[in-house]
Amino acid sequence: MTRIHVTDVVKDYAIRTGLRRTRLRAVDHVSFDLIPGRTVALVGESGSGKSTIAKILTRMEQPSSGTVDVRLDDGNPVRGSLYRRQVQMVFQDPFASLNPFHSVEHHIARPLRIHGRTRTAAETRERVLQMLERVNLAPAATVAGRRPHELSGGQRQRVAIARALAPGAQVLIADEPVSMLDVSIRLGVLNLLGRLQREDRLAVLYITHDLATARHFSDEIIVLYRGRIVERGPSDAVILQPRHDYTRLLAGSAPDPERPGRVTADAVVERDAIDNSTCYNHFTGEWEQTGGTGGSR
Ligand SMILES: Nc1ncnc2c1ncn2[C@@H]1O[C@H](COP(=O)(O)OP(=O)(O)OP(=O)(O)O)[C@@H](O)[C@H]1O
Repeated sequence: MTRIHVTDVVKDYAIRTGLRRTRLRAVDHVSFDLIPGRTVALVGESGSGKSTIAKILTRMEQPSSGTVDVRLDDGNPVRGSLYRRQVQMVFQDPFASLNPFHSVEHHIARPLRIHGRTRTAAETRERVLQMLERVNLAPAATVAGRRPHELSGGQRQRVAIARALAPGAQVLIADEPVSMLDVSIRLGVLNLLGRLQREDRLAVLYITHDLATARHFSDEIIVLYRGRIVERGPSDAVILQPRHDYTRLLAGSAPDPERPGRVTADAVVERDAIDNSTCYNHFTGEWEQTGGTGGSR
């Protein structure tokens, strides 16, 4: 099995404000591990750096500093084509992530062939049908011949999940996988991800702004605010006893006005007043400093 160790990752983007070129720190000294059979939820509002972390893990972006170390159980590093096979992503938008000109079969057969999972056309076809059945798309032979526009959003997302698993994924990065789906079918897709995770002992990073599903579908929650981790711990602890003002805000409960140096209930409405220089770690029961010498944005 494969595990990922993210250590002290920073991502800066060069941006232009007016005539000035400046730097925007999207991810600020973030560390966490993804291990087989466990789901970590990365929670935060828009702009907190969640997608940037997903892009770094799937090598669409390079970190400005820090390391992403991917290793097999025996300690050997996972690189190159093995990395591309084993670390897969499910995107937010099932309408944009599938090619409208290709059949469902093509979408799943392609990674099977490219990554050498099947040898003959017959074997590929059989595997495609098996994958469709695994994601509860039936009848598989009919669905295989369909094009994306003939499917509902939920069905498309199931195809995207089958496509991600086809190369032999061991690590799944699910970036807001249900936020664009009808509320009524979200649970079904999340339950499917949960079942596949258990069956294949996948290491899953579940990116969401929804604390309720984060609690239900993950073992650990990491709360991200302005690129920094401000709270982390077992899912129940983070949700039931949130300690950081930002987590409390997300959870809809008032911050603790008694805590020195923290914002008051009134001020918390002003997001900018929230301090992200400390992180509450439920695993150690301690407050830790966040960020490095580079400062935050
Ligand atoms: N290519 C880029 N160039 C410049 N800035 C970027 C780039 N990509 C992201 N950012 C900025 O980095 C910050 C973090 O963005 P990111 O997309 O990672 O946040 P997010 O938490 O995933 O938000 P969302 O839920 O809206 O996707 C934002 O301020 C964003 O504007």
